[in-house]
Amino acid sequence: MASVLPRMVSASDVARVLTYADLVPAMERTLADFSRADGTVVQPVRTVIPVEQHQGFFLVKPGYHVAGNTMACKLLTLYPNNTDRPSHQASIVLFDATNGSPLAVMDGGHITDMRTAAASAAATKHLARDSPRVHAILGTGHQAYSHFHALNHLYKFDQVRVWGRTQANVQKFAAETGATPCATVEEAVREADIITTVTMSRTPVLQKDWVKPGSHINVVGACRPDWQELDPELMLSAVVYVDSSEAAPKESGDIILSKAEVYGEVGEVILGKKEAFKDKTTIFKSLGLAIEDVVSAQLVYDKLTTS
Ligand SMILES: NC(=O)C1=CN([C@@H]2O[C@H](COP(=O)(O)OP(=O)(O)OC[C@H]3O[C@@H](n4cnc5c(N)ncnc54)[C@H](O)[C@@H]3O)[C@@H](O)[C@H]2O)C=CC1
Ligand SMILES: O=C([O-])C1=[NH+]CCC1
Repeated sequence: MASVLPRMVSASDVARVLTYADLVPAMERTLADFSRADGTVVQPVRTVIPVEQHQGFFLVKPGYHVAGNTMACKLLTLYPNNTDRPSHQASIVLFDATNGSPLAVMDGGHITDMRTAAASAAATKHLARDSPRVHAILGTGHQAYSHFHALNHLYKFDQVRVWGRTQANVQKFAAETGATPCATVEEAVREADIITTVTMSRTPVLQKDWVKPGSHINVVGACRPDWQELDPELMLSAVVYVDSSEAAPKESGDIILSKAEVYGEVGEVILGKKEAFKDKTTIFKSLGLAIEDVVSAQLVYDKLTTS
């Protein structure tokens, strides 16, 4: 048989078919499958090449979901200083696990935005107290928007607040989403039940004293071993959950620099192997799993080929 040419899938194709109604339960199952640690998921810790000459990073993220018979590799660049294009740009190559043929090359930007937020939503569902009223979002970029929508898919908040470094972006986000704009982090997180940090900061933006005890925090930024979003005292005072306990001590500056203990993977909580300490302050330190991209890409492919 001749070699197979993969289908090209654009960002608008992805946006047309991918929904949080599908993705949140899919990411909940994927986090759990990853934590089964029984060979259901095969995924090494990602490779990260610093592109020092241009202050960027090149990330290679392969994964194989055995039970789902699907595999893919996401190639992602992280250029924090980009101003004329997104800081994160990605392509995902999806393969047929049965015969190794490439099925599709997909734009990975929108998938990254949505699957990250869907994973945070799944973690929040298992770690936050019931009926949260206030969600505070720190950051106004791509992930801020996707987390706004993914968490709104799960909960009916009384108020969503937003803070960012640049007030013009805070106002824009507020006008586009209906969130309440805040001038300071402290104002945004005061009495919040759920806090989501989605900044590109390398130093802590969220201090322990501002956080209501018993709240749940999704820590989505700071994916480098020397980057932090949270005050180390806050890390040390909370129960810390991660997506991958193999990756966290290698990649998360919030964990490495605070020396906070990782209690377990959120997937272990979903599987009932670890407790959800909802009476305490809980942190979900998200670094992003390749298998989240694999499952999301297969979902997109299945929708496009059956619609
Ligand atoms: N855990 C995961 O799976 C993923 C994590 N991320 C991370 O989430 C974060 C947000 O990503 P995007 O929204 O795509 O990026 P973006 O570039 O669209 O937005 C970044 C936001 O951070 C703000 N920011 C930059 N420097 C800051 C500082 N020093 N203090 C406070 N705010 C600052 C910017 O003003 C902007 O609002 C990044 O750290 C990114 O690496 C992104 C994708 C997946
Ligand atoms: O999983 C992912 O795609 C990323 N995690 C941190 C930056 C991008």
